[in-house]
Amino acid sequence: MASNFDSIPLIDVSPLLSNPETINLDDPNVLQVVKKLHEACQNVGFFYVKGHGIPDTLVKGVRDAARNFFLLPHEEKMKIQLSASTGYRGYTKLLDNKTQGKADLHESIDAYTEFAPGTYGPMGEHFEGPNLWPEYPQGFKEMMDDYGNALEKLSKMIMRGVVLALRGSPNLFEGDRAGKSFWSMRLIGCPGSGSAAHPSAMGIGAHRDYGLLILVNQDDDITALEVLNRRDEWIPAVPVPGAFLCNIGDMLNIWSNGMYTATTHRVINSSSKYRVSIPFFYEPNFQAIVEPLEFYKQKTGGVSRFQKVVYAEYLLNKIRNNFVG
Ligand SMILES: N=C(N)NCCCC[C@H](N)C(=O)O
Ligand SMILES: O=C(O)CCC(=O)C(=O)O
Ligand SMILES: [Fe+2]
Repeated sequence: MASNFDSIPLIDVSPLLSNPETINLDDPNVLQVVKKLHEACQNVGFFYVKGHGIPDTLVKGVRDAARNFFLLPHEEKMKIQLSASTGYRGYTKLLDNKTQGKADLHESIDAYTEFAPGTYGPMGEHFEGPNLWPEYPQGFKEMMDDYGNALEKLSKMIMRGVVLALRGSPNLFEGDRAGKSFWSMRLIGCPGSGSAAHPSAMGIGAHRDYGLLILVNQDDDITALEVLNRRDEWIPAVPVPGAFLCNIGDMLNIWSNGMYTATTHRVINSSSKYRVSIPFFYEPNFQAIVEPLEFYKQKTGGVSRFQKVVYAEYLLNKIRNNFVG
């Protein structure tokens, strides 16, 4: 459960990245990071990450490419429209994505891990298909592939720190749980309030994220994302230039029996400028079975607070609700 935080901690994760093969537990800097991760995941469910090693040119490059895409004429964007038959990959126009039944004032391109048809049986068929990227600007697909691969690696390293913070065994999120993450990514554009024909609509209504760990790459000059604390106050996630904003999703919330919080958040762009953000969702394996682990049950009162779910079923149910009505 999120506490009464009134700001979001900033964590330099570089000590976790110094050796790609393993984490050096004798390094006091590593222990310091782990301690900060624990506090952030337990009390806030959100934290900024710096010292992540992703080049600024790539971080800004993907936002600029997204911004240029959203400037294209409607017909051009609709050439890569998302539907159930594209595996929920592609473009969604303004007000077509719903949160709690209300239309969101954002447009987006959604992408998921690509996989060979048949890999995941009948359930996998819902998500089959290549990601749909525009032909313009040139090199779009290549840049997004690079970005996805880089963020997947970074997420894995941060998750190693999270596992230490949870005092879990090193392979806690390897193998069948999250050894082969079914990650996804959204390029999101939110018009500023000045230009909006729908002044009451939020960019994204209040929600929690679905998976393990989310890394948000957001425009530096607009504060739009807000995070709910236990006093029901919306705390602004003011952009920290060069840092990703990270948060915990429902699956980590379930596995840790609520010890680590999937915190509710929303997006309201009340500035006059168009805002671009790119959340990267590091998720469990497609077929992962997710239920409170015994170790965390013991630490949180001994009772399971959540039902068992299969990640792919949970995801499909969420996505279908996004496009209802
Ligand atoms: N892949 C993730 N986590 N996307 C979060 C989107 C949240 C808004 C969506 N309309 C909803 O209601 O879930
Ligand atoms: O746009 C943002 O800053 C966050 C987006 C978000 O919360 C989401 O897509 O789940
Ligand atoms: Fe979110």
